[in-house]
Amino acid sequence: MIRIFEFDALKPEEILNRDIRAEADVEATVDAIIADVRARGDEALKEYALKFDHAKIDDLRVSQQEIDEAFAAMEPDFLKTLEMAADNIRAFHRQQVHKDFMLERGPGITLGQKYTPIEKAGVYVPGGTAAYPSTVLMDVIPAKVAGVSEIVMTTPAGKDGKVNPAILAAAVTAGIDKIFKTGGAQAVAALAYGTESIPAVDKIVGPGNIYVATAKRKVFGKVGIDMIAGPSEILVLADGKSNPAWVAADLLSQAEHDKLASPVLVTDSMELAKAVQAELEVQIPQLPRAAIARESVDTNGKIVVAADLDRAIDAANIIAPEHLEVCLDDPFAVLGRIKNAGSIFMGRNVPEALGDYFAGPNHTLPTSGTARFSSPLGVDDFVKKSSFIYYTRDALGKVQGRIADFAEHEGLHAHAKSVTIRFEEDN
Ligand SMILES: NC(=O)c1ccc[n+]([C@@H]2O[C@H](COP(=O)([O-])OP(=O)(O)OC[C@H]3O[C@@H](n4cnc5c(N)ncnc54)[C@H](O)[C@@H]3O)[C@@H](O)[C@H]2O)c1
Ligand SMILES: N[C@H](CO)Cc1c[nH]c[nH+]1
Ligand SMILES: [Zn+2]
Repeated sequence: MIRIFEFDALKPEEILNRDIRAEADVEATVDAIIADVRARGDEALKEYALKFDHAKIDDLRVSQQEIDEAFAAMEPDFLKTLEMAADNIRAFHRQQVHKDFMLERGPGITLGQKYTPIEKAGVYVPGGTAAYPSTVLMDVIPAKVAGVSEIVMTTPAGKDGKVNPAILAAAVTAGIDKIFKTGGAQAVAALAYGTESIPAVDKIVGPGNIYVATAKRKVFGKVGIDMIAGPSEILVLADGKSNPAWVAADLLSQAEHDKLASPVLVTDSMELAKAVQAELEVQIPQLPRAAIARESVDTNGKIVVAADLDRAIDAANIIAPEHLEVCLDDPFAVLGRIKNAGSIFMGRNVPEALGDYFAGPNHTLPTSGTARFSSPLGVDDFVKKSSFIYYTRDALGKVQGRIADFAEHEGLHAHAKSVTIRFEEDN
């Protein structure tokens, strides 16, 4: 059963209790997998597919024939759903595109900043205990909008050695270039270092379980990563007027992802707390993924009762959840006070699942409290900025003394000389 705590009686570590540092055995496992993939490439990937996914893989790359078969197997109405979701996601992410700028800073001086898409992006799509075609759309569409030249996707194959057809259909809908059948830490290693089949990429994005998240942390530096998007989290901030059955359903929508998922209710009403606690016990047994949801709720779930709504918002800001539902009559009245949350679901009619699948904002979001400094996946993750500087000779001449002075104060004579030499008569 989910436990109820009083906010003012909790210590900060009891509130947070999510750690992005994996346990030592996960760290060691991931280190060994990365080293193995670097040493043995495709052969190691095939062995891990057999070991972890019970999948015998001959060719790691998904063929055009497999893609055609996947499309043929899809219900036309589901393809329509994919298209509609993709349209919403594309429309939202197009708003994120930044403009280059140029600044005339004085006579003969032009400064500027330009955006360039990264060349090769690797997208990890989870496929262990559930298939996530929605994640394909969320991760590939911003890369396309950003103008990435090559988008490579990896996802674990099922026991039949095939990738879930809905994942393939979503990948094509989103505009993927290449798809490979590999998952877990080994997929991350392959994308970072390359293998005979899989090209090394510049940046790896996408969520995954603790092995995937740990591997991404470890290859960071060799490649870019988006964020630590680990086991899912939901924090429902709800007042006493909220419907306990709806709140429980929303908590379970994330609890069913992973036994490590974290469903949290923060409320100013002990009555709602007890009603939701009871309602969870009614709804959990009805779920096909009841075992996962049960472990998530009992081990990583909690209900926090705060003295008032203000303190409840403080609790939400400390927890910094991946998803924050604001189940209040006027969510806009508190929006300004919410500082730390990956994605905010405003009002009583916005179950988190609306954002997971359809509304348009990204569902790949920072977890484990990293919403304090990280943002949702977006177009920004697939571009980089370069600044540029243009001075005419006259413009440089006017400030040469200043630059040389600055350089000499740092003891860097060569810096100074590189400026002044341009104005020496015999040069
Ligand atoms: N934050 C987000 O945006 C977001 C979005 C969707 C899903 N998620 C999360 O993604 C995760 C998906 O997890 P999943 O497990 O279903 O799929 P996954 O694809 O992330 O992981 C499956 C892989 O994990 C590896 N693995 C499993 N057990 C292992 C072991 N004992 N040792 C080494 N490797 C092992 C295997 O290689 C397997 O292929 C969930 O935690 C879910 O909550 C997060
Ligand atoms: N809630 C997940 C992010 O934590 C995303 C997702 C995909 N499918 C369903 N849910
Ligand atoms: Zn979800």
